[in-house]
Amino acid sequence: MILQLSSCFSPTDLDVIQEVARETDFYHGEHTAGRAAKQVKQNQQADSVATKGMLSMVEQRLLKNDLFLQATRPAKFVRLMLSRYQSGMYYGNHVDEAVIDNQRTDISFTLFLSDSTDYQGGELVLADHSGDRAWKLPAGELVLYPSTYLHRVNPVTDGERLVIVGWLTSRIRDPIQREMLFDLELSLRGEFDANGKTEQYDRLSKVRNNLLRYWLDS
Ligand SMILES: O=C(O)CCC(=O)C(=O)O
Ligand SMILES: [Fe+2]
Repeated sequence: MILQLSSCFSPTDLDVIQEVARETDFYHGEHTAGRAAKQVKQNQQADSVATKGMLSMVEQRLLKNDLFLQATRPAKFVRLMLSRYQSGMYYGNHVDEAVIDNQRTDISFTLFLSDSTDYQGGELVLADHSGDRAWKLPAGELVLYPSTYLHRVNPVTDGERLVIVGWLTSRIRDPIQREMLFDLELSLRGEFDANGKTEQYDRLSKVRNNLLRYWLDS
């Protein structure tokens, strides 16, 4: 399941993030790529010490977003990184490392920080067996996807693309199980809103809670 999230961040949050991005040094991004990904990675990443506080604010905002919680069932953030793509930069096809800092990566996300009119190109492309799908969202919106996807960032041909990329471990490692729980949760809420605490609602919530007991890692 690929999910787009808006309204996780206030205009003030975005100002804080942009301000940190303006004041921080960026380095060539190759040192955080695996062997093969290095060959196709042409971007810049911010100094991790300078961005630490801002990135933990981003984590806190996400952990307060109900849709994010339901879609990801987070156990732990693995890493967040501020990345910049200037004209000519790109990140070719790759699949993210399965383990980063000794933690399994289940879900990857991109939080877009530049307005889509501020740069040309720079789409995040998720490759699926049914074809490619390109994502270029307004500033403040986020796309999250299972870390199992092959993906790339198209070359930025003009302007600057600023994003925060992140990875997390989910308490439900299987993306299919995660999606079923997500659908079930939304159905439960719909049923409750429409008809209240009906017999259907009770039985559905029994299924939801017991599936969680079976599938949660801990
Ligand atoms: O910038 C993005 O949208 C994604 C970058 C990416 O794939 C990565 O850093 O692993
Ligand atoms: Fe990636």
